Parts: sequence; C-alpha cells; structure tokens
Amino acid sequence: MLEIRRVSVFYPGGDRTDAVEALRNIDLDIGEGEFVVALGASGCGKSTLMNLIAGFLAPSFGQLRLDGAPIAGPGRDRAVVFQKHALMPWLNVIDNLAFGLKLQGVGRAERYTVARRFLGLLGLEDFETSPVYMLSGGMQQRVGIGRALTADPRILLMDEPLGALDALTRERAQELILRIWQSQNKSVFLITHSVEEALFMGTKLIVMSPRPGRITHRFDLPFSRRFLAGESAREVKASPEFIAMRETVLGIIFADEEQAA
Ligand SMILES: Nc1ncnc2c1ncn2[C@@H]1O[C@H](COP(=O)(O)OP(=O)(O)OP(=O)(O)O)[C@@H](O)[C@H]1O
Repeated sequence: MLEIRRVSVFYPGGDRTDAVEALRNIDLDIGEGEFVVALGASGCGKSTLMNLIAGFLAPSFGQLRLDGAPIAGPGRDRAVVFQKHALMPWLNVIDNLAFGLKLQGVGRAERYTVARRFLGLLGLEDFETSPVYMLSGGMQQRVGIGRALTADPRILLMDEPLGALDALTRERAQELILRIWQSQNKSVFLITHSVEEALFMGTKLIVMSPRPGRITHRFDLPFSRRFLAGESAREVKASPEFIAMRETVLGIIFADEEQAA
C-alpha cells in the first residue's frame, strides 16, 4: 500500500553549518492493516520520516507512493495524531470529533452520526457534551485519536501520542489503540521512545540510528496479536519472548547512544 523507496532528506544548513542528512536511503513498506513502529535515539529521523508520509515534507531523493500514486502533499487518506493534540478546548467532545468532517463540508446530521460511532469505541459515551478542557489528559488524547479516525484515513500516523500520559493511563491507551486498530482495520505508523510500547503494539518494528538517520534493524512482532487474541497485556509483557526481545532492542539502542556520547 505505502512504498518508500531509497528516500533521503537533507535539511539546509545555516551560514556556518553543513546541510544535515536527516535520512539516508530509507526503504520501507507499510501494508494494509499493518502496524509499523519506529524506535531510535533522538535525532535519528523518526519525525522526518513521519512528515514525509504525511506529505508535510518532500524527500530530497527517492520516492514515496501510496497505492501507486506519488505522495505530493497532505491528504485525507493520512491522518496525524500528535503528542500535543490540537483539540478545540471550548468545544465539547462530539463537536471535536466531528470537527474535521465539518471542515470537509459534511452536513451536521451525518457528522454527528459518524462521530457518535466513535464515542463507544473510545470509551467516551458518557462525555458526549462535556467540554474537552474538563477531561483528563488520557481522555483528551482519546478524543484526538477519534478525531483523526472520523475522517476514515487509510493510514493513521502517530508521533509519540502517549508520551505525556502517566504510566497506567498510557498502558490503557495502548490497549485501546490496539482494539481500535483491530476493529477499524487501519494501517498505522507510530513513533515512540518506549521500547516496551513499540514491542507491545507493532506488527513490524524498525530501529533507526542517527547521523545520518537510517533504518538499521527490522523485526516482525507477534505481541499485539497475542493481546488481541485474548492474553492480558501484563501476561504478554512478562512473557520470556517479550523480555528477550526487549533486551535485544535495548542493547541496539544503548549501543547507538554510547557511540553518540
Ligand atoms: N527543520 C530542520 N532543519 C534542520 N535540521 C533539522 C530540521 N528538522 C530536523 N532536523 C535535524 O534532522 C535530524 C533528524 O531529526 P528528527 O526530528 O526527524 O529526528 P527524531 O528521531 O524525530 O528526533 P526526536 O526523537 O528527538 O524527536 C536531527 O539531526 C535534527 O536536528
């Protein structure tokens, strides 16, 4: 579905600095219904890669194609969720969920019908008319994810969406995102700094290294499917396979950070 071929990105340097090679020779496929997670030391180009997929940025070299067509800019087929959700604090939950549809010119009745479908999925059915500034951070982030989904994108792009949440809320939100992913059959590209989150959520993991940003390791992951098949999140995360994989990936990332230090 999404094909990234030999993509490099250079950011122009200042008067006294050379251009920054933010990404070098990236090849990546994101298939239908796949959950791809990017992990790596700070500055390895994760956000640059996401901005390319979103169409906010054009590659210096190489190509990105979605269903065979070159990505030429942002589009409704790709929705982005940031850590700092861009909600309208004065609007209530249902109006925030329906906001993107309003911008697209969808009529009031239809946008509320679509938005209500997501309330239950997000566990927000009792908060339809609550202003979002009154909700907890975790609930606000759920509204942000719901708003991205109402536009029915092919790919959901998430840059550290759970980074600001406390540990328990974050675990609950991981589970919720996996359930949404399963029920909506979306493709997902997620950036995180948490190795545990990456392993738990992805079907495919890419580990990136800085200077220049590149993909150094790729893993296929079974853990989210085990969770969705009925194992508890704790059972999955405490299993020997999970712990072994966590140590492998941590080893790779620590080696990168030591090299950088
Ligand atoms: N607009 C820009 N102009 C110049 N250099 C940039 C720009 N944006 C990013 N960079 C540089 O490109 C490299 C990759 O940055 P990017 O933000 O994509 O990495 P990241 O992996 O997302 O980092 P982090 O985990 O800290 O968010 C870094 O060296 C960064 O300093």
